[in-house]
Amino acid sequence: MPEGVLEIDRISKRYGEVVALRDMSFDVRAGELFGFVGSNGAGKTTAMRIALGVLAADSGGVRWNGRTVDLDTRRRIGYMPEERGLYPRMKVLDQLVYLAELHGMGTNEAHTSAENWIARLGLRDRRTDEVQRLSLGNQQRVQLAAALVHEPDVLVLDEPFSGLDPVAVDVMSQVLREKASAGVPVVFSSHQLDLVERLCDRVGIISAGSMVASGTVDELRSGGAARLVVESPTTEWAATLESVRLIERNGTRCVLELADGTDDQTVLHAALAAGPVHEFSRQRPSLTELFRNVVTTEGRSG
Ligand SMILES: Nc1ncnc2c1ncn2[C@@H]1O[C@H](COP(=O)(O)OP(=O)(O)OP(=O)(O)O)[C@@H](O)[C@H]1O
Repeated sequence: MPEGVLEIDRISKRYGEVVALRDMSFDVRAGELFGFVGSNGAGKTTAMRIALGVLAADSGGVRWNGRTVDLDTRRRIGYMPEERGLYPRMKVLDQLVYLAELHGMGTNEAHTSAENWIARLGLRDRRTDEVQRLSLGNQQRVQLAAALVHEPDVLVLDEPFSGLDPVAVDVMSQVLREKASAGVPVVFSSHQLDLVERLCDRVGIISAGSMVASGTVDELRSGGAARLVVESPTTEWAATLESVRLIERNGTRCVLELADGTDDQTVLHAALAAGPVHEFSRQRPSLTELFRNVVTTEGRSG
């Protein structure tokens, strides 16, 4: 396995009767942002906690640089837990210095790093405030600083974007991009699919504890049935083609789904035979549509 890869290898986990994860595998490579998406209860937090080593899998393993994650490697991971985990009465700066030292940094280095992240995340005015006095969004910025302050080699973030204002979303996105560009594998979960689509190099969609689709956004979007957008005065011609299904009609514009192997030129000829064609283009599903399709299909089969 190449340097800098976080490998999640066939992990399974049950909580009593509840199967939270079944044989889930994925890799996060050095320098990439991996988005982890799935419905509520799909198993994202469980997978991330196992990746970090704070929860044991029933079977399967997690490796970093080809080695099983142990106490030493765990210190090199930056983690942002979903339930957050700051000391409410501790001041922002003190808290970050303390956490950096806990991860092995010397006092001076810890101070420099804490001040650096405080400035970077727009917390300068709040550095001597107790965490509990901060707004939820600012607490979240501190939580991100806490995950970053020891300059980790891997970043695992559970819903880092939830509840952030648009400026904080931009700052968070930039920081994660920079970390990835510096060679850090970054994995984060989110329900904000437009953001995941924009930001991530690869995406994993999980449903009921299994990885049901993964790849680059482009790969995922180019899979599935082909769709065409056609603008022409009528759409009746479409009903004459067996391999075409009318998905949506809006005035003179319609969306058609093509059965596997259908030649789009056959469709174009049929449309032209019925009248002028003003638009004829491929439609690629958004990540949100893909997610809905995958999750609904899995729900039906499971
Ligand atoms: N400590 C626990 N005890 C019992 N069941 C649990 C526990 N933690 C999680 N579960 C169950 O395991 C499944 C996966 O939960 P998990 O929190 O990993 O999902 P998630 O994808 O992170 O959900 P969300 O998007 O809502 O945060 C759910 O059915 C959940 O109810």
